[in-house]
Amino acid sequence: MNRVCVHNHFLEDALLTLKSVSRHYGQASAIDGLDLVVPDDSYVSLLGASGSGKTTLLRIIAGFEEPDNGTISLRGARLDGVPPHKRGVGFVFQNFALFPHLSVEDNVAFGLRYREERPVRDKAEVRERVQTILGLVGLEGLGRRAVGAISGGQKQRVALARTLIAEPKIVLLDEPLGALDANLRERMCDELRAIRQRLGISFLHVTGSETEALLMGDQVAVLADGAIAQIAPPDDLFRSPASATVARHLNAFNIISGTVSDGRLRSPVGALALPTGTGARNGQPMSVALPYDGIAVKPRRDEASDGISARFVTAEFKGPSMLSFFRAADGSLIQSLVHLSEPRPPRYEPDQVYALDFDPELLIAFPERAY
Ligand SMILES: Nc1ncnc2c1ncn2[C@@H]1O[C@H](COP(=O)(O)OP(=O)(O)OP(=O)(O)O)[C@@H](O)[C@H]1O
Repeated sequence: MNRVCVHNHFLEDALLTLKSVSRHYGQASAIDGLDLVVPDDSYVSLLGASGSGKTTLLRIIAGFEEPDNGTISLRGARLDGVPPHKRGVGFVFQNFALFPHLSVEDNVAFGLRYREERPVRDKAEVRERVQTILGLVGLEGLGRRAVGAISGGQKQRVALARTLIAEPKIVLLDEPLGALDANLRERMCDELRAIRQRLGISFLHVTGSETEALLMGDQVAVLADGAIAQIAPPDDLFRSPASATVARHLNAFNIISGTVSDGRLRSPVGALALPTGTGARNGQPMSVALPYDGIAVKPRRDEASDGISARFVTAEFKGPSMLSFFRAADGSLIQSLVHLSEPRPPRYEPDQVYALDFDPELLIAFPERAY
């Protein structure tokens, strides 16, 4: 049995394993010494900013591109050099890449009829398999429809069905919800998870949205600087982000950097008390992650006191919570999130200076300066 240790979780069954994978374009490296394990029967989200190499990584796994270095294996068998259609890897493209002149059925059947390996020519078999898979993705009764005459969400399901019919061991989804509107996106999130669970195969879903990544993934892998900065279940990622970079990707923390002096963090936004047990030396660079929802906004304190003073800029509603933006003296933005369980949301005066208080024990400290 293939036992792989990822951040203290022992994965009995590693399905996809990438080791030291790199891909350069000229001088620039898109992927740089990346290690990743996707377990069997799992949903892994890969969260990365625009240009972080998400698509490049999927293309390498699918075999549309070869890495410059490193190895990729599926259940222990090397994939390097294996052509895409022989890898057992399915790919759902962001724009769905359907054949516009074919019906839903024919789009889905295409992968079976024309594949190089074991093409299925028997019409009855093709029909039966297509119907089964259409049922699985919730497209019963729509088989004869032209793909031009179905909704965005239905197109997404056709794209998924076309991939699933080839019985891949793993499905790569490249920003699969990006083309859908917000309501549909939420519904498809649930559907994707349910479909994957029914099939018991693994999905690797790349996205630039932390909400989507955290909602979907049993494990969330954060891609930064061409490598996986951390892979962990969503709640672990929140509770203990491995670095300031990971915390920044979660879009739930203000990241403040500075230098330790007399047990405090001297930073451009003010001098901050550090959590106990940080063990920081004078002069040591340090960053802290301050949760958006850990801030109490108070009237301005006296100038000499510690902490953060900042001017209110604007607020926006995010469902049942309100996100407020404050600008500190050095120009940096500090965000504060209030859950609107109280009858009246707080009101702040534009351009007014407020004290942003917090319990220092809420800070997560990293012995590094974040950029
Ligand atoms: N064919 C190519 N030639 C040169 N540079 C490339 C090529 N493909 C990608 N890159 C570069 O590699 C980096 C990673 O690109 P990639 O498309 O993988 O990022 P991404 O995370 O998918 O971005 P996005 O979310 O914006 O689609 C980028 O800096 C990009 O400009």
